[in-house]
Amino acid sequence: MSSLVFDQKTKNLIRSRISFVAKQLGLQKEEILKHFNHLNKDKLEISEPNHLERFIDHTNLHSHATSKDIKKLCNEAIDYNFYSVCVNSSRVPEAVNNLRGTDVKIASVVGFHLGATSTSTKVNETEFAINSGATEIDMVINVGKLKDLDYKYVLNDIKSIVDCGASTKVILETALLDEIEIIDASILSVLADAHFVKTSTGFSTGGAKSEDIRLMKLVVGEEREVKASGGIRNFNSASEMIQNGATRIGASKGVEIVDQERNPQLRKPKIVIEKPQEKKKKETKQEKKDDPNTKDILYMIGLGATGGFIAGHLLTKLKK
Ligand SMILES: O=C[C@H](O)COP(=O)(O)O
Repeated sequence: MSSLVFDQKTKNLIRSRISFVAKQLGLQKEEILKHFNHLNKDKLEISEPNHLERFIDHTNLHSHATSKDIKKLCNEAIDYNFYSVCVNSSRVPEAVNNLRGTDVKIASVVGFHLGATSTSTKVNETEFAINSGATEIDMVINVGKLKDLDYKYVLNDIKSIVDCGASTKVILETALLDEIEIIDASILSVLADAHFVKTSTGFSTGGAKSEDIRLMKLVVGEEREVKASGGIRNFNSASEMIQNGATRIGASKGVEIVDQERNPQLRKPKIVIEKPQEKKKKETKQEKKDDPNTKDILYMIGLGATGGFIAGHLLTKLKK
């Protein structure tokens, strides 16, 4: 176990957001604060990045994924001993068949990937997935309602899924949110008693960032978990997420990630792109004039010209 230092500035920011969320929900700040006792700590315990296979939700959420693709996903999950497979709800029954007799778990996404379907539609999908054999639900929040500050809606949307009874991960779609929105959505997830907050669907404008993972972890504390997902393609990136507080990695590249952990030679070195030396910019006429060397030359020319003029003048006078 290592730890994540909890700085005072972040604590103050989270406390002020708790006050705001309480106001939006018509609750007393104290009622909410009791779910955030970790704000009194100076550091939080986090996991070490080893045996990455046990962190991985091996994922195929493509609309064009076929039965053959889902079978391949499940076989890889068995071979690599991944924690789970993560599939669309319509694929849960066949994932169950493919994984029978193994301890690989099944996670189903819900409201994927926009999160904008009605709460009742999400509940219906969740019930189907659980009844078919999913033990974890990765639901997408209603991002637009969050931005509307309709926190009562967002809280109820999440809570309705949590109440279905499976371990619930709340996908915030962090690429569409600013820091304040990430904090507020994480607070709402805690209040809904969700088990995880999760960064991304992998189908939006961006994926997991380590700074977002860290912030989410500091908001939800040690009792709840953070799942990093979207664009995690290699061992280094997966490790970075864990070092910032993630305890689950959602990735379609789980095989590559674990192969690289087991065989460091497969890890690509970090490419450092050096900034090219700035080209000497072309001097403008004015800058050339202002250059001290140019000034000296001009002075000498001026002096010579003046001298020449006086000498010429005297010569003309003498001739007369
Ligand atoms: O929830 C997991 C994501 O969909 C995975 O995204 P990825 O394909 O970028 O790894």
